[in-house]
Amino acid sequence: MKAEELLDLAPVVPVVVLDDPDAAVPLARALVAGGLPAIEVTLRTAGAMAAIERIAAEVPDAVVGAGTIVHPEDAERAAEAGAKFLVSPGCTDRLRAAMTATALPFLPGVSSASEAMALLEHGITAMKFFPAEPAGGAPYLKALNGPLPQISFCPTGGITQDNAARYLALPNVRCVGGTWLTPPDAVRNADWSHLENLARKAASLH
Ligand SMILES: O=C(O)C(=O)C[C@H](O)[C@H](O)COP(=O)(O)O
Repeated sequence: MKAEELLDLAPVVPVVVLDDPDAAVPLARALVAGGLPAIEVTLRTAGAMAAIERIAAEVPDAVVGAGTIVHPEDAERAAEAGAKFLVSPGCTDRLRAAMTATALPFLPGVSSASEAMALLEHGITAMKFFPAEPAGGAPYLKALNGPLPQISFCPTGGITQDNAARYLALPNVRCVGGTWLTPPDAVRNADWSHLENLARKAASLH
């Protein structure tokens, strides 16, 4: 899969911060059932790699990725755990090289024209725009599309069911990401039908 194809799997990529790897499989099943197959599990918790492994092994319809790839060595570890894509909040030369070496599709994070252009020099045309709302939101991305129409973005950071459509209306946005699909209370209470409903609403965005 190419990074561009990843962006077209669904209008929303749930960003998941998971403390309990035992919750990973029912959580992923609920999101997939609601129509959101691409799921980003952030490497911010001790159980994140285990969660990725379980989703990859037990939820065949999910396309599970690893987010918050900050250290170059995380890229290979995530690939070994079964991640199908990688996402980072920003990018460095070492991180780009490490993500490229996995041969997985990846979305490096950028928040400026210069950062996007540095990646473009390496042939990368699909990126995460992070943190989307604080960095200038939909108007900023709209402005980037003038000089850089060849780049597609997945904005993430401050996006909700209520403002997602503003981004999705832009020609250079193919999907958005966010944590609103997995409210911590609902995950703690194993309220999987709530997650499925949130996913279904998000999947109907366009
Ligand atoms: O660290 C990363 O690589 C991330 O994935 C950052 C997340 O995309 C944002 O933290 C999303 O957070 P919300 O604003 O709650 O939707």
